[in-house]
Amino acid sequence: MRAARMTEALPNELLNELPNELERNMSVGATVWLTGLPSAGKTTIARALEARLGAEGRPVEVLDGDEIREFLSAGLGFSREDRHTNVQRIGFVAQLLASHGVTVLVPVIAPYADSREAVRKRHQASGTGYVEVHVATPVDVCSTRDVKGLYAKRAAGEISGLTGVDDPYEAPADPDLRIPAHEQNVEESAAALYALLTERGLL
Ligand SMILES: Nc1ncnc2c1ncn2[C@@H]1O[C@H](COP(=O)(O)OS(=O)(=O)O)[C@@H](OP(=O)(O)O)[C@H]1O
Ligand SMILES: Nc1ncnc2c1ncn2[C@@H]1O[C@H](COP(=O)(O)OP(=O)(O)O)[C@@H](O)[C@H]1O
Repeated sequence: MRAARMTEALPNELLNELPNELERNMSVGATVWLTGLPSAGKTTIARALEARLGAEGRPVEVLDGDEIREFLSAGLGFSREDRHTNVQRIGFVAQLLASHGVTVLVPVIAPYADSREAVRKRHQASGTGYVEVHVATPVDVCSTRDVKGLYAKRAAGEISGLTGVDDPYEAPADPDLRIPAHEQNVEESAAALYALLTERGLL
């Protein structure tokens, strides 16, 4: 009786959508951190996986590095300290979302191993799934792709402190997955990530 009264209150368009909503896949929730050099392919691979998970009706979010720096980390620069702060803020938000069943894709350089380890520990402490993915495109390929023109600016002496050129990048020693994004296409990389999440029971 009670359920009948509740549905009477819903407009027909919403009522018709209800079965679709109920059929949507649920996910366990996890953070997938894609670390790698500028122009390695982190964002492109994250967006491809987002499209696949979204098409399956799973809750998914990409925490885009540029958007985070505009809204959550406005004012931070690229010193070691600022990058660490940026990464911890992103790790905090990612863990919150992931703990509510969202697959959170984070295509952010995170050049320092201790910053990444702190994010992993935050997830472990709360029992939230976490996988570290090294998008391992070599710097010479990245500098040819040069999506934002940063390598060219560094070569012209217009900027300094570019990760992988004249600023450190501590490659993960033992990532959950290493993606050679110079040797396989975007769909293959997204599929490898999807397979890892499935294997770990995180979807
Ligand atoms: N000096 C320097 N070094 C590295 N990257 C630079 C720099 N200046 C600007 N950018 C652009 O900012 C993006 C890196 O910042 P992020 O917030 O994603 O990462 S981090 O704070 O370094 O972990 C990064 O984005 P991606 O290219 O998508 O990786 C760069 O485009
Ligand atoms: N196999 C590949 N995997 C990922 N990106 C690739 C690949 N081949 C070419 N690209 C291109 O390289 C660029 C990578 O840029 P982006 O994903 O923004 O890198 P990042 O987020 O690591 O800075 C994109 O223009 C993308 O289309």
